[in-house]
Amino acid sequence: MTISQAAGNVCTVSALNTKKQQTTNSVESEVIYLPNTDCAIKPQASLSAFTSYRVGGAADLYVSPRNLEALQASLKYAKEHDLKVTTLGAGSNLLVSDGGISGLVIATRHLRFSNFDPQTGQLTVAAGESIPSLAWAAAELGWQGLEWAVGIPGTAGGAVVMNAGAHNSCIADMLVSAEVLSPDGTLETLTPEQLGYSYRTSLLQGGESPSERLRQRIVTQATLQLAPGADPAKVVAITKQHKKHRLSTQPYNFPSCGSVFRNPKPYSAGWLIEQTGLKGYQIGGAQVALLHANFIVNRGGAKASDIFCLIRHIQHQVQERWSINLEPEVKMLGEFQSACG
Ligand SMILES: Cc1cc2nc3c(=O)[nH]c(=O)nc-3n(C[C@H](O)[C@H](O)[C@H](O)COP(=O)(O)OP(=O)(O)OC[C@H]3O[C@@H](n4cnc5c(N)ncnc54)[C@H](O)[C@@H]3O)c2cc1C
Ligand SMILES: NC(=O)C1=CN([C@@H]2O[C@H](COP(=O)(O)OP(=O)(O)OC[C@H]3O[C@@H](n4cnc5c(N)ncnc54)[C@H](OP(=O)(O)O)[C@@H]3O)[C@@H](O)[C@H]2O)C=CC1
Ligand SMILES: C=C(O[C@H]1[C@H](O)[C@@H](CO)O[C@H](OP(=O)(O)OP(=O)(O)OC[C@H]2O[C@@H](n3ccc(=O)[nH]c3=O)[C@H](O)[C@@H]2O)[C@@H]1NC(C)=O)C(=O)O
Repeated sequence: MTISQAAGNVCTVSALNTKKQQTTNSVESEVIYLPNTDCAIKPQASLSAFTSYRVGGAADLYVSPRNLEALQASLKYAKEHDLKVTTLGAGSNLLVSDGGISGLVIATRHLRFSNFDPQTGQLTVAAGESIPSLAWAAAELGWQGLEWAVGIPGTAGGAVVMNAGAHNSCIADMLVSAEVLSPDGTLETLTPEQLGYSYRTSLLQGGESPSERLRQRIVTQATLQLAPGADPAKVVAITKQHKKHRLSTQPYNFPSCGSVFRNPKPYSAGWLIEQTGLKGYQIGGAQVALLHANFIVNRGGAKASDIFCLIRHIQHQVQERWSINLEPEVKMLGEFQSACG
């Protein structure tokens, strides 16, 4: 079975406000039902609840399809109305601007399906499946390979795009293939080689042309090669150990996006930022975490602009002190003022 065959997977409107609302371009709008689905597009949907930072403005239009057909209908709608499309997973590596995102935001976190195939040792998952949940499920089955992924609060789709990793492992190490949807609605199966993986990146993030063409792809599902047959108690124990290590080295008590910057190897960003004297430095509600300097935490009431300006401040200070350019791992969506004052 694949996500297109999963039963009962349609968008519901139970949580949606069906009253008339005002979009940013001053067009009065209601929830829009996609033709031949009961999938709804919501106008002016606040995105702060859909990002781990808990900040950010609204999407002009927002949809969270529950199956492939609804996803394809969403893309068709965007094409017909000439809307820019932005894809969201669990929003755990995103900074959405206070002004929000124009066009149509498509969240893939409700695309759900997973299959552990004992014959091949392969795990096939829809883009919306939670990576930490899969790590625990694999551990409990005695399947090795995903122990590192516990504590990474994203989806399979986001992990494939970001090449999520920890403890010297990453998605690219175990990815067999990823199924992606192009803007015209056609599906393609890509190998890790085609996805051009390296540390915390893939061609799905865009980049130099002609690779740029992959930026617009939406990941719908992924197949990972795991190793079944181990003692579940042992795999669970290793997984717990990774989680324990994380909780003692990374701040999980405040909203964040994980590491803000990629490590400029051979240095680690956290070490550089701490040595620059920035631990605890705060702009508005955004603070360089005391436990780990490569995390910026929302101490309460942070605006996206606070986090953005803190990112710029850190980059500036580290550049001055070490002549090293820290490259953000976090993806910034929407418009940000370049001047921070
Ligand atoms: C507390 C904490 C700890 C973390 N620890 C780690 C860690 O150890 N290692 C690590 O690598 N990361 C870590 N992260 C960062 C984050 O969890 C990962 O980058 C994760 O893979 C992002 O997945 P997501 O579903 O939330 O993607 P999002 O943040 O929603 O999106 C990330 C990018 O992927 C794109 N995208 C998402 N889904 C799709 C899709 N289906 N198709 C196409 N594009 C898509 C988005 O447009 C965006 O560009 C941490 C974050 C937090 C908050
Ligand atoms: N700082 C931040 O900005 C954010 C931090 N986080 C943190 O990221 C981490 C990952 O988040 P989350 O997606 O909730 O993942 P978790 O790892 O907490 O849980 C994912 C799934 O795994 C199950 N699970 C958890 N522990 C065990 C265990 N010991 N044995 C078996 N199954 C287990 C959970 O089941 P059950 O539901 O039954 O417990 C849940 O279904 C968490 O530590 C969370 O607190 C998450 C979002 C934002
Ligand atoms: C959290 C993320 O991934 C994490 C991943 O969870 C962990 C565990 O494998 O390893 C990376 O962190 P990291 O390189 O900061 O790992 P750590 O072991 O915490 O720190 C590396 C070194 O920096 C030092 N360090 C770290 C933080 C700090 O404030 N000060 C400091 O001196 C540590 O003492 C250690 O010597 C990933 N970060 C990046 C950018 O690669 C993420 O990508 O969002």
